[in-house]
Amino acid sequence: MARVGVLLLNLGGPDRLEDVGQFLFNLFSDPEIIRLPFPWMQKPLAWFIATRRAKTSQENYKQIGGGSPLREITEQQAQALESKLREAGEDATVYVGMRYWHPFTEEAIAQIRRDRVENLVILPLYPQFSISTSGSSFRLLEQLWNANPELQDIDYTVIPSWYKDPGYLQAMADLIAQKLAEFPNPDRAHIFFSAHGVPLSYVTEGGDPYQQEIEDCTNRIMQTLNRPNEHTLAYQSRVGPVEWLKPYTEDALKELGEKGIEEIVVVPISFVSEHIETLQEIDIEYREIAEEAGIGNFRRVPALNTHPIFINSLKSLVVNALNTPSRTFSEVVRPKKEKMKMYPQERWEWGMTSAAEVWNGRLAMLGFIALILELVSGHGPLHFVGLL
Ligand SMILES: C=CC1=C(C)c2cc3[nH]c(cc4nc(cc5[nH]c(cc1n2)c(C)c5CCC(=O)O)C(CCC(=O)O)=C4C)c(C)c3C=C
Ligand SMILES: [Fe+2]
Repeated sequence: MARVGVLLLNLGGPDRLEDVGQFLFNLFSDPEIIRLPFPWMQKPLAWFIATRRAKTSQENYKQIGGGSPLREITEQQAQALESKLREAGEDATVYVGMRYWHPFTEEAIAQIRRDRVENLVILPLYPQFSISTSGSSFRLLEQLWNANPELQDIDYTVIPSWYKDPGYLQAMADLIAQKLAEFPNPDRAHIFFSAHGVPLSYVTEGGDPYQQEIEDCTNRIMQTLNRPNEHTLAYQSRVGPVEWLKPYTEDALKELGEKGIEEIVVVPISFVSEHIETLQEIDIEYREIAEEAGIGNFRRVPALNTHPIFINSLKSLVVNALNTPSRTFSEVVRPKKEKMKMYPQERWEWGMTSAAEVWNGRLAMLGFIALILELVSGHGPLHFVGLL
């Protein structure tokens, strides 16, 4: 029998406050998060943004106990999935590969090689595909595969997104129904789906299917729930000066407050584990905004974590993937010409396009960083990139 492995992909989060700066540096060094025309610009800019953001980010992690719970929860999910697979007669080992923190994807792949895995299912813990999340991990894996001839022996298959899975939809609907039952009049509570945002240009210029998948997912959860409640979809966690997917969560909450809505149940929709954006951003920041807007009864649906129906649905995804033809990184990262997942910054048009505006802003910022560096250190930017 072939040795089977499952690689769960996730973003990762800093375990301790001291890790926040390095975690942010890793995140902003990723060209799928910020893509620059000259690769040598990536690290200095990542360092600059990470340094500027570290303090605020640390304050937020402090409010949720001093670190991200993501590693612990993802490891629990891996264990639960491994047990479920074994119960189903599938002798598989489940590995965790994080994009920006330990255990890194590279560490997981090294272990997979040591364990001589022959059949590998690659399953991102993001129900919907985005070039900034699953896409980034697939690109990294593609690079590892190209660089390591020994990996060619592994027969792998990739699950690009899986939000349509009936078990996932059922688990989400169950959690929402349980939370609605806490309201005095459950049918009156407004269901507020809050998805993690991405810059608008990822969708409009880069062809990221993320927004369409989020909208479809929301509709499917509402159908599965089969209740009369009103609902709204909004996007949270915006970073930086460019426009992101709208409506922004904070604006949508204020609007609902102005309409006289007093009871809402918030559903985090783009992530399956508790993390800083549920525990801090929704539970603390958005709650405050909602209460100021007159929404007195604000409740949040917990993340799926190790919900048994959810773990069972992951098991079914893995079993189905083992029984279907393999799908490669190049198929999911660059699927079909007409559906090209091109990155916003890869497609260039002349004129005052939004891409040009973004670039003008970035170049101005780089000029500003160069000026500050030179004033502080007495050396120009070429010194820092090793050219002087
Ligand atoms: C589906 C989920 C996510 C998408 C899409 C996504 C895109 C995205 N994120 C940033 C910037 C940051 N993300 C940060 C942390 C973070 N993001 C996600 C999920 C998605 N990100 C997770 C699960 C986490 C980790 C949370 C944890 O518990 O540690 C951070 C760091 C935290 C902070 O300082 O706010 C940043 C920054 C961008 C720019 C982006 C799309 C381009
Ligand atoms: Fe993020």
